[in-house]
Amino acid sequence: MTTTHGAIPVVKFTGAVKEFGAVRAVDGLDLTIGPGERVALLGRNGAGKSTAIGLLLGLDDPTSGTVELFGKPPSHAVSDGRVGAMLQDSKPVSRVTVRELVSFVTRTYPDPMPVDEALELAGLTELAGRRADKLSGGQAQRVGFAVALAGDPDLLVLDEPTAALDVEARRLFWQSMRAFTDRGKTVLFSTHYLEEADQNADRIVVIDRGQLIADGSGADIKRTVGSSLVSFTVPDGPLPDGLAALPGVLSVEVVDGRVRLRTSDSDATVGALPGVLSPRGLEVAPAGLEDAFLALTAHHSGRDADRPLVPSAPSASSDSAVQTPKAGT
Ligand SMILES: Nc1ncnc2c1ncn2[C@@H]1O[C@H](COP(=O)(O)OP(=O)(O)OP(=O)(O)O)[C@@H](O)[C@H]1O
Repeated sequence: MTTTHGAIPVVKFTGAVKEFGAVRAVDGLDLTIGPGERVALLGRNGAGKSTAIGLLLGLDDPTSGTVELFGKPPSHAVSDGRVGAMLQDSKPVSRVTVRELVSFVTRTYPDPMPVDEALELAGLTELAGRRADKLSGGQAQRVGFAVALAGDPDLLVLDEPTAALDVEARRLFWQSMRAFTDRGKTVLFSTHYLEEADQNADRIVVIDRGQLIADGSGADIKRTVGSSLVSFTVPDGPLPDGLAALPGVLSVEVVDGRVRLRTSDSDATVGALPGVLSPRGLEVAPAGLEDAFLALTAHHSGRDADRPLVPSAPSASSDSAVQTPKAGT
């Protein structure tokens, strides 16, 4: 899972809790991230992602537990220039060009990235002479990315980095991220784009209500929740009873007039369907990360409590097993 193996981890949350009055935004988070990992942090709105990132960057102190970067308090790693961050609420700086801004930021670091390299990695070479406060939303987001890269950090922390980017800019962004982690650097990013997390992260961490509820590769998480989706339409009228009891079926839902059965054994489910109804337009597809995510978070919040979707304990010997600690607690 992690690549630390005795080395000092890049990121280490140990029983971290952050309370805002009565709200427990982060609730006992244990998470270790090693060098070279590209980690996606997923969670619904209000799950605690930004709060966890704030703790990681030393913007906030945990109410209890600890958060360390490179074995030290976050503020040390930040002042050593080992961390670059792009947060959601960055403000544009007035009256300077993109190049001037990035150059200025590089000069504040002990061992910065060459300005041209930061501009290129952020896809800003063509815009280097433009005023930083006169850019489109997506262009401004790329400036935030260049600023995060300026110190040539060992860890990049990005809160929803591609929210304003168009398709081409996203593609370039992920190419740059890969180039960055290929040099042994670490990236932690939060996102609501599950497909993007699936394609670009080698590890996905799902949090809900401030707790870690899954941790593994996209494939691991999909496998944990159920491998396939069987979908079909049925003639008008109420759904027959018994679908949920078919072999392999983990959950039943109706989306846009199609019945969707999430199943751990699509062959057995499809084979048993004629005993219950006559399906039309039958399709069998691998479950996507979105299905897995919805199942995990619904289960954790108790909205899908009739069936356990998450195995209670991963195999201790398996490196690739998804960790799903204390789901539903
Ligand atoms: N400064 C604060 N004061 C009070 N409550 C806060 C504060 N910051 C966050 N919260 C609460 O903590 C919880 C977690 O919020 P957080 O912003 O970390 O979630 P998130 O996963 O980043 O959400 P989103 O995807 O919507 O950005 C929410 O209930 C939020 O309302």
